[in-house]
Amino acid sequence: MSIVLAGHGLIKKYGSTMALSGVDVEVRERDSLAIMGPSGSGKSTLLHVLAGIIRPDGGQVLVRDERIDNLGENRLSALRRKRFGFVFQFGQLLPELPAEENVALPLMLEGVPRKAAVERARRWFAPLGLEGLEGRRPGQLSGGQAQRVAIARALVVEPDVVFADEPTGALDQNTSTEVVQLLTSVTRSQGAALVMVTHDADVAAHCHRILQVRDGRISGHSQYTVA
Ligand SMILES: Nc1ncnc2c1ncn2[C@@H]1O[C@H](COP(=O)(O)OP(=O)(O)OP(=O)(O)O)[C@@H](O)[C@H]1O
Repeated sequence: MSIVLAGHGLIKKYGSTMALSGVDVEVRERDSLAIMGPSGSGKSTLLHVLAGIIRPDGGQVLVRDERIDNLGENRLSALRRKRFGFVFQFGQLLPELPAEENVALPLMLEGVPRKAAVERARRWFAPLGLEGLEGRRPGQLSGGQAQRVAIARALVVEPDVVFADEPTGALDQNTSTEVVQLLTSVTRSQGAALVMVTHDADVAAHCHRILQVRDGRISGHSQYTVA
């Protein structure tokens, strides 16, 4: 499998705080990588740097061999919209839009007409166990359903990489297991890679690999066999 995403020698400083002190990471197609570590260790910074949201102070980020950390803001945000999907702790769905339009939104931002975008968005509802909920607004969904809508929204552009920052952080244990199972399996079957920050070892165990971060450095790397 080829490498879709790589970070080489990543450095990020906030004043005198070294949030990342030279991190190397490679992610292959269909790979899933969980980033774990204590609070303040640099997990979110690493995810945001890999996702082109924060620029590193040193090192390089490559997407399929194309360096992205030095792209201009417009090209970088276009690349993020096309090649990456995002799932956050709180789905960040737009409350006034029905679920299907929330999922269709990234396509509409890319210029796909509304009707065609909603049609493509609807295809994601069955694989994510959301049939019948297309017209519900986020306030009418459970936390787990809302996160599944957020997963559909992340996948609708058929991204190379899905980035998830504590995607189960606001869910109870059972719902969390359901959501991470869907997130990892649907992402993989779609052919995308997954990079996920989590503090929950049960959630991380659904990923192929776990990267331990401590004080801005990789302190451990484990390989899991996922059933
Ligand atoms: N915008 C910022 N300005 C200043 N310092 C920051 C900023 N963002 C992060 N930091 C610092 O960088 C370090 C790494 O933060 P980061 O958020 O990446 O850690 P984390 O492992 O994701 O933590 P948590 O598990 O608590 O979310 C911390 O010391 C944090 O205080």
